[in-house]
This record gives sequence, C-alpha cells and structure tokens, in this order.
Amino acid sequence: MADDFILTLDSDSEPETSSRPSSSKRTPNKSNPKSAVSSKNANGNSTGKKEEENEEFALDDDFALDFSGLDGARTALRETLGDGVDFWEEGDEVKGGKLQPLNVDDIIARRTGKPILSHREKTKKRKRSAKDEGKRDDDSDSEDAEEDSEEDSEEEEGTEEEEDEMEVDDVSDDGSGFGMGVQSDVEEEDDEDEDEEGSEEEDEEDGDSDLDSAEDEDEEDDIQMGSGSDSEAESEEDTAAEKARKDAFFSTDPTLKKDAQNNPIDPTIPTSFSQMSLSRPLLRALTALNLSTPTPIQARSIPLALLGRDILGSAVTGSGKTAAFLIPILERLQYRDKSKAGAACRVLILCPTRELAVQCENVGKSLVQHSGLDSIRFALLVGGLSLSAQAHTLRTLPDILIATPGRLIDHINNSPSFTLNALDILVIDEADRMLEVGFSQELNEIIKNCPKKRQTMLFSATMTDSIDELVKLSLDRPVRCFVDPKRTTAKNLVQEFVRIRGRSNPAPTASAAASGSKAGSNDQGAVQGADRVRAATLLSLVTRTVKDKCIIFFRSKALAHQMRIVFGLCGLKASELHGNLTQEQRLVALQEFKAGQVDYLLATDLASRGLDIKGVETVINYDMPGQLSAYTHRVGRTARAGRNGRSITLVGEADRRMLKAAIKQSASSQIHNRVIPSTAIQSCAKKLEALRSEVAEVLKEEKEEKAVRQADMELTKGRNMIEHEEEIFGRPKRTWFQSESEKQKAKEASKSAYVSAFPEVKEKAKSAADQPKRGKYEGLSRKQTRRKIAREMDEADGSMKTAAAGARAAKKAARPVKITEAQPKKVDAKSKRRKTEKSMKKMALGKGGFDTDSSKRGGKAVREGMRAGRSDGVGLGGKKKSGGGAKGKPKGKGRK
Ligand SMILES: Nc1ncnc2c1ncn2[C@@H]1O[C@H](COP(=O)(O)OP(=O)(O)OP(=O)(O)O)[C@@H](O)[C@H]1O
Repeated sequence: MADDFILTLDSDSEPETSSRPSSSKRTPNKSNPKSAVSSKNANGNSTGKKEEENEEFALDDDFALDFSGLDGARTALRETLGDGVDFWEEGDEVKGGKLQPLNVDDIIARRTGKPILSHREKTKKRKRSAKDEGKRDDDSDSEDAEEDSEEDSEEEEGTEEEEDEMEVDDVSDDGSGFGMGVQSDVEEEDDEDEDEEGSEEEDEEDGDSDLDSAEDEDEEDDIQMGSGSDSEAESEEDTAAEKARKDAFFSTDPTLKKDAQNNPIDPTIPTSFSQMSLSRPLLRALTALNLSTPTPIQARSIPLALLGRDILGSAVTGSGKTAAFLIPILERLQYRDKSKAGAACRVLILCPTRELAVQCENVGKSLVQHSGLDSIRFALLVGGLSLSAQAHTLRTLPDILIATPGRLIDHINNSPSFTLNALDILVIDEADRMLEVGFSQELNEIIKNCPKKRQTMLFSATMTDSIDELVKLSLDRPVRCFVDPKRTTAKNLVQEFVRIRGRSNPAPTASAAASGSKAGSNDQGAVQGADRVRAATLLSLVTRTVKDKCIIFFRSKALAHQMRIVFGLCGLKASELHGNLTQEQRLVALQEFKAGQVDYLLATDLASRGLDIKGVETVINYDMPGQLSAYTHRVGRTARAGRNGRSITLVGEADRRMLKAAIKQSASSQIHNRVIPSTAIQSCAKKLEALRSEVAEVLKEEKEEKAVRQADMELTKGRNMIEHEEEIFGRPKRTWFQSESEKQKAKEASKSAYVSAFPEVKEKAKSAADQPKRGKYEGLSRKQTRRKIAREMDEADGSMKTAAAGARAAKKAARPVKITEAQPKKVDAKSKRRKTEKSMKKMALGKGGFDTDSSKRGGKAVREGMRAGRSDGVGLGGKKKSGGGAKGKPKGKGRK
C-alpha cells in the first residue's frame, strides 16, 4: 500500500531505545506547561540539544521487570519519570485493569504550552455543549423555515459560484479536467485566504506545474478509458437470464396497479403519511419531528412493511431509510400483546457499527417519545458497553433490540434465557456493509436463531449482487423497493475532484526531504511524491477553503491519527473517529463534532455508513476508497435530507477507474474539477516539513505513555487475578460460536467474497501489488538504520516483550471456549501433574519465565488448572485441545 507523507515520517522516526526520559524533563508538569517547550526553538522545532536530552529520557528497565507488586512498580516509575507525571495516579486513570484512553490533545498541549484540562473539566465542557446542542435542536424546528430560506439564498450564491467555474470551464477541456468533461474550479490564490499565504502571488498557470507535467500521458489514458470495457457497468447491468432469475425470486409490489397484461404501472404511491393508514400517535410524532412528507423510499416501503412483506430496500444516502423501517415497526408493535405474559423481544435491528446502532436507537426513541407509545422499550446491544447491564436489560424482555452482530451473538450464547424465539421482525441495515466487513458467518448464525416465520427487511443505499446469498437466506418472496437505482448520490451534492499527480512515493528518502527543505521556495523537492502532495493539498484545503463542518476520510486508522496530530499542531480543531479508540472516545469525538466544538472529524470508513450528522457541509476524501460503494457512503455524509453539500476527493493516478465510476453514477452538473495553486501546496508542504520532527515527537511520547499505561494495566489485572482468583475462574466461561482463528478465517473469506464482486478493487489490489515494495530500512540514514536495528534487537529480548507475553498468556486464559466443545471434560489428574512437572523442569532449564512460548504454555497450564478446579457443572468448561488426544480434535461430543 502506498505510504503517505506523514506515515513516512512516522515510520522513519520510530522511537529509539537509546532515548530515555529523564526524571525532570520527560513529562512536563501540568502546572508548568512551559517546561514542555523548553527544548524547542521559537517555531516549536526541536533543537540539536534535544537529541542529547532525549538520551537522558530513560524508561528504567527495572520498572518493566519489577512485577513484584503494583506499588513497587508505581514507585519505580515515579522515581524514573519524576513528580511531573500526570497520568499515573492510583485509582485515577487506571481502573479495573482496563487500558485508559490516551488523549493526544494533552500531549500536544503539553508540548505547545497550552493549558491541559482535567478529565472533570473536559466532561463538564462536553456536557455543556451537549446541552447547548439540545437547545439548538429544539430551536431548530422553529428555525427550519428560516434555514430553508437561507439555503435558498445559499443556492443562489452557489449558482454564482458555478458561473465563475463555468468561466474556467475551458481549463477542463485542455486536460486538467481529467479529460472527462468535468467542470473545473481553479482556486484563486487569495479568495478565501486571510492568513499568511495571502501575501503570496497568484500563479494559476504555474499553479499546477506539479500537476501539468504528465498531461499528455493522461490524455492518452483517458482515451483508453473511454473506449475500454466498462466492467463496472457490466456488473451492474443484469443480463436477461439474471433478470429472469431475479424476477422469479422477487415478488411484485402488491401496492402497484396493474395494466391489462398484469404489468405493474403507475404506482399508487402515497404522498403523505396520513394516506398510509398510520395510527394517530405515530402521525402526531411525525408532525412533531417535522417529517411532514414521506421521502420516496418511505412512500414505497412503509405500506409494504405494514402488510408484513419482506423488503429489499435501497435509496440514496440521507433519504430517510431509518424511518422507513422504524415507522412500520412501531405501528405494528402497537397491536402486540401488552400483558406481562406477552412480553417478548419482537424486533431485531442489526447495524454494522456501534455508532449507527446508537443513532438508530435515538431515532426510534424520539418517535416513541413524541407518539406517547412509551410502553415500547428498546435495548442497545453493542460492543464497548457493559455486557452485564445489557444482559440485565434483556431479562426485562424489551420489544426492540438494536444490535451489532458480534455482541448479539455473545448474548445469544451467554445470556441465560435470552433467545430470539419470539422475533417477529428482523431488519438488517446497511446489509452490504455487513458482508464487506466480514460479518457473513455471524449473520448466518443470527438468522439460524430467528424463527422462520418472521418479516425481514434489508436496507442500504448500495446494493450489489454480493448480497444475493444473504437475500436468499433471509428473505421470503421479498419485494424490491429500489428508488432511483441509477442514482446513488444525492441531487444536491456537488462532487469535486482534486488531481494528485505522480505515483505514490512510499519511501521519500531522508536526504531527499532534507534537500527539499534546504532548496529554494520553488523547489519541488519539498513536495516530492504524490503522498506529500496529498498531505499538503489537504492542509491547503483546510486552511484556505474548508474551515468547518467537515468530515475527512482516511484509508487507515494510523493515517487519521497522524493527521489529527498535524491538525492539532497547526491549531486546527479536530477529533478523530476510528476503531483504535475506545467506545467512549468514539462517542465523545462524535459529540464534539456534532456540537461544533471541533471543526473537523478525521475518520476512517467506520464513519462512512449511515451516520446522520446535521450540518455537515463538506466531506473530504483524503484518498479515493477502493470501492465505489464506500465512496458513495462517504460522500453521503453530506447533502442529506435535501440539504446542500460538497465532497472533495483527492484522486491519484491509480484511482482513475474509480473516478470514472464515481462520475458515471452522478449527473455531470454535480461534478467539478478543483485546481489548487501549487504555491499554496508548496507552502503547506513546507509547513508539514517543519512539523515533521514535532509529529514524530508527539507520536513517540504517546507510545511511551501507552507502554506505561499498558504495564500498569497488566499489573492491576494480575493483582485482580490473584485477589479475586476464585470469583473470576468460578464464573461460567463465555462461549462463542467460532474460535478466534475460525473467526478470523471466516472474516477474511467473507471479505474476499465480497471484494471479488468488485472489479475496481481487484484492479487496485493489482496496482498496489505492482508497486515496488518498501524495504525495511529504505529511506533511513545510516545512523537511523543503526538505531532501528539496535531498537529491534532490544525489543526482541527486552522487558516490554515480557510484558506483552504475559498479556498474551492472560488473554489466552480468558479466551472463550467453543460452544461446540462445551461438554464438561474429565481431567486426568495424573497426566496434568506430569505436564506441570515437565513445564517446571523446562523453566528450571532456563526456557521458561519470560520466554514467549513458555509463557503461553504457562498460561495454558493455569487455565487448565482453573478448569480442573471447577466443579460447578455449568457445562462450559471444555477445552479446545486435550493433553493426550489428537491435536485440535475435541474430545467430547459438541453441541451444534
Ligand atoms: N420524511 C422526511 N422528511 C424530512 N426529513 C426526513 C424524513 N425522513 C427522514 N428525514 C431526515 O433525513 C435524514 C437522513 O435520514 P436517515 O439517516 O434515515 O437516512 P438514510 O437513508 O438511512 O441514510 P444512509 O444511507 O446514509 O444511512 C435524517 O436527519 C432524518 O431526520
């Protein structure tokens, strides 16, 4: 995979083992933040002295090896790091053996001398802004009319802007429009720029000297693309046989009128909710929520859903699909048996991400609240939130379950008495995403647990043949409700593309970078490689054009995080949202962005689906995603529910096919080519170059803090294990329908099955494979290479590895057992004793202790010991491999 500018920085400047934190300087005191920047020059850059100081920044090796007790280790660390350590308070940051989240803002604040807010202050601030947001939501109803008129005037402004663009439209014809008849929008040097770049001269022609160089070559490519086979279109358009097959499977819409030949014509689509025979409470709720007219997907699917039909529904992003399934669900639930005996979990809504599940629950709850149907109860079953609280809620038999697949299966297997036997309605939201992220086995398992007689609805903005299997498995004579299937992006969405020329340069050498920074201002060395141009282009966009209400999508968590640091150092207010964060951090990031506390949300595809954040004006794709559906969903975070929005996608050479597909699925008036003056890009590239060492320092500091917290967590965990041994191991083991490796394999298989349905993905993978592979030490100076090797060697036998091995062993010990092997197993005491003696012998010979494998064996022995000790007969105490039996074969008869 192509590396990027920032990522390159990171990978090139990994922390050196020889660098040790000193007791007084490593972590500056909160109360004296200025000390944080004492080793920096006025620009915040590290001085030469810093390296020397870093040499003193020593994490005492004794600390890592001092596992004798929490207090001992704590004291050791305190001695090592000094009094200024602010993340090491007992019972404060480290609780219950959980790794507490680390906030990179604090590190940046420490380094830049800004005040650091305490956890309490932050929570207070968040609550305040949440309140403000609530207030704004309340006000928004009355402001809607105003907003509409504002939007109208914005639209007018938009037309004016477009006229400007039309003036420069010719530019697109000479090639900068990617040769696809795209409208071109050349950014003016000063138009939105009030900061320091404002003084630089406008240089439009030269503007893309970087971009213009490959012009001829591109024209050729474009011609080829125009005449080449369009596999995407082929895959989207059904063959006659395929169509016949689908027609046979899908039922026709019974709400459509038929002509003499019994063909559906002239749909009798309701134009208001009142025509849908909805009950008064729901109509009241819809009015209160300002949902006066049904959207096309609601008009099509609600009447069908009320008839109890299975539905495969698809409509453009932001068109109200959530309400399309929630309204009929709530309507039907009103007629359930409300007595205590009739209580049951009747509806299950599956969502691919936790955030989406939370959002779906919120929509449902607000409908319930405004309709006065308070007796309808919800349960949110998602990972990252308390299992036991959810299990407790399940015991009260809530009517509607909103869940992510993994957590639901966990409850099916482990929450006593919880079943889906009474389920009436199953909804799978973002069905294709479920398969994309490898949930197909989980979905199969869940569907197996649902009663056959039920109503099922599948919804997504993008539906491909890849979901055929799921459709066949879960739907019964479904009706296809595809609204405007040719269009998948909203009408009011303007899609801009910025061309990033040149191949990705994953390994810009340190010397090249140095020469770039030394060279004169016109030297392209500063922006060598497409990845550097990309990073500089993004910075240019956010400092000149897109100042707020913007979601920026990245291809990886690491990239999003590193950019988050760059934004922080540049004084741009941003939050990050990706899978490396705790659930709390994810929700906080969303909240901050929704409340306008931050202007940018830097996210991965985790946020690309379904999230409905009002007021998002711009979506920036730092890179073109590998699948058209991902692009569609990302840009669909703006221009929702009839509002205006804009997407800006940075398109590299390898993304041509995807670009073409994206253009093809939208009206040509929606597509624009944005050209950013090269002076602006160069200036940002220089800024990034200057931040290079600072970013590396922040990452390094963050890594060190994480290591410290990890160690603390391990200690706490170990102490808990010792103190509460009986209780912990006395609990029934949680079970899973797949082992970890089976789960991983299934995920991979599901993903590749999904991905193989997309030619553009294969293409991208191929071109990535064609890229020269980056050597481990490529791009590093001799000194850096030496240090890296030394660090790796240190790591190989260092103390951190020991801690990691301990963690792995503990994790393995806690791993759930396969439910198919859940029979209680007789433990042969003799062979167990022999095994223990054998492992003790090995340890005595020096192979035990901190050796990784032995640690694992040790962990296993502990686990077996614990299991053997259990006599509760709960029935889930089986283990995967038997001591004397064939490897990997379960001994007892498994429950399928
Ligand atoms: N009938 C309606 N009239 C006006 N606004 C509506 C209506 N129905 C839903 N909305 C609003 O449209 C917005 C988008 O709705 P929703 O999130 O359900 O879209 P979606 O189609 O599920 O989008 P995605 O495909 O991105 O998941 C919400 O803010 C919702 O309040």
